[in-house]
Amino acid sequence: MARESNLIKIVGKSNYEKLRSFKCLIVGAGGIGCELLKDCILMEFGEIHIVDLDTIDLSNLNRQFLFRQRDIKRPKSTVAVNAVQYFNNSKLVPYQGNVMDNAQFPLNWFKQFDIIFNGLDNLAARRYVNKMSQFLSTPLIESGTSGFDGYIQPIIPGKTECFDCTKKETQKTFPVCTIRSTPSQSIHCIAWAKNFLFGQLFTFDNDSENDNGNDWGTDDQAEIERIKQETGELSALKNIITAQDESRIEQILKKLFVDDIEKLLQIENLWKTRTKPVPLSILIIEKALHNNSGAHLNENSLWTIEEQVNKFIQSIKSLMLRLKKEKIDIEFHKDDKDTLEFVATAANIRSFIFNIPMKTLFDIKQIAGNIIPAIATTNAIIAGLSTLTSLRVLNLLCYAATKSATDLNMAFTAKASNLSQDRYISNPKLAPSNPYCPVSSRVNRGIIQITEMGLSTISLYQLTNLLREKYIFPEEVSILDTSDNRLLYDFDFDDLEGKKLTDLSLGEGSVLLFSDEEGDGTDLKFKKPIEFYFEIASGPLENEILLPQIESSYITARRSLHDETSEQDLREPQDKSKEDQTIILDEDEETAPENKRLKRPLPEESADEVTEEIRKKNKISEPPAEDNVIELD
Ligand SMILES: Nc1ncnc2c1ncn2[C@@H]1O[C@H](COP(=O)(O)OP(=O)(O)OP(=O)(O)O)[C@@H](O)[C@H]1O
Ligand SMILES: [Zn+2]
Repeated sequence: MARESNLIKIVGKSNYEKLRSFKCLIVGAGGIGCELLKDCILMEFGEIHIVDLDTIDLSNLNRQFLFRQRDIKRPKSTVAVNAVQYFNNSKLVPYQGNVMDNAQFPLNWFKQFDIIFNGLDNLAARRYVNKMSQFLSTPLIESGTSGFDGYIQPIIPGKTECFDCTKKETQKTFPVCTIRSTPSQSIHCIAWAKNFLFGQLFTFDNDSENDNGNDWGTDDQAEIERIKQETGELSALKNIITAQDESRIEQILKKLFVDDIEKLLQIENLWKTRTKPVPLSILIIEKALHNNSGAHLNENSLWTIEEQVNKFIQSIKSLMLRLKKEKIDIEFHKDDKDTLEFVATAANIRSFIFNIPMKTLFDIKQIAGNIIPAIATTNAIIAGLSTLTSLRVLNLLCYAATKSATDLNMAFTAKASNLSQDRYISNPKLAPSNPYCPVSSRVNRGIIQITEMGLSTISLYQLTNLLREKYIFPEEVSILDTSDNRLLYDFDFDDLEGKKLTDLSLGEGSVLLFSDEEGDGTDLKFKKPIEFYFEIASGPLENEILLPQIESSYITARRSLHDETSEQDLREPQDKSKEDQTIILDEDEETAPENKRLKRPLPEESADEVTEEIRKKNKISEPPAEDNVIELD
């Protein structure tokens, strides 16, 4: 077969045999996953297993090329495998299920694979697979795309950065004060127009949810009072809308874009370090009110401020009419021309006032609709890079032997990397593991073998003592069940001590974090925490439990026990703005990282700072975060 002889030319006869004996796992059979499956087949891996929890949607068909109209509602993994049969020379095994379901996919199941490819679209699953790869020291090739951008990151456990070594952008929320008083980016104005103004004017039940909480993102009382007052004032505008009183549209414009801005300007504190907004000129408003041309404007060109105001007026008129006719709430939808034009022009007029560049209707549609189009070509490129890189990860290229894991390369689109502005892909060397990463560095790992009998006879107290003795931990320890961040035991919480492990719902797939709570006086030296995976033993065990051999080591924290700041940084590297979040732009929330629970005072440098150092050394920038709204797929 031509494919075979070509592969032999690339990797050599004996490495080709190895390739034929390797088993790979593809997680996700979506945009990247379909490409990965095709590529792994062309590479002739011996076995290819593919997992996806989902069924096929109409919207998948434009890029998930293994699926057809007739496949809609059928499981992605099995359809993908059926679709490739005619050019397949590997053993293919599809699974429909959530890769995080440890009943269907226990650690033992992951053990069979020589390499794992991620084709996922969410952080929780990526983190989980990353952890499994760390538990088993199985290489993982992580990847993602967003529009024309994408990245691949080979992860060699114990040697290179893991998925959790760097901070991931998940910001989807902004403080109320930024949205309502001090916008500085166009996204803030879009959020104001879409999430606040639109709801206030065109829905009936609009007790502003944002005003009910007390988390304003500011302590300035004058600012808070003004925000509350403004919400109240909007109900007067709502009356104009419901009365369908076109003659008073001028009032709406003056209130939103002149009077409210003048009131904000009176809160002097706000403008000490910021550029002051400039209320919209009355002249512009009046001109727009008298110019009812309704000219067609191109959604890809940037409209003048006069055109924005004019379109704003037209969209209010249409929406007024609809509200009167339909008598039900109007919902924002990116494909609903009136609602989109209202939001886009309101956002742009506000941007103009706050000296922020305006955007085209098309751009605002993408942002307000939270869409970055998934592009088949990007997925194909990224999956291609993943599979090609796997040859080096598995050390199958004689002419490019991998002597050390940090010889390997990651790849980013040029936009995501500052290495080069004039080429599409940059491929810097992998960085070593971040020494402060709670997943790859600041924890030891092992597998506890236990029998069913052991689970029902061993108490938490006995387990704690066994662990303490075996790994020579001090008196004060804590045990957390990391699957749900449940504290099972610590020095001032021993209520569960007497319970048997089954009573605590521990069993196959449970992951426990065992930590030293004591520290060594002023040095703050701690036993490195150990993360244990529970595996049901296949045969009988002496004492019903077998603890793994783990070389015990210490970690040192250089900060005072009372200073929790840096600990916070490392445990929750996600999103500082969550502290004062209030406006939700996208409810498709990512779950919090699992590694929240290290009760350890942390070192001087936070994970981010260290990573930043490593990145600087390697001249790598963070992968792109488009307007902070959209995740990489
Ligand atoms: N925990 C998980 N276990 C198994 N498969 C998962 C898990 N999380 C996500 N996936 C799968 O990963 C794939 C990601 O593919 P992709 O980014 O193309 O998303 P999609 O859902 O197909 O497309 P879109 O989100 O654009 O509609 C999806 O098919 C999704 O079902
Ligand atoms: Zn890490």
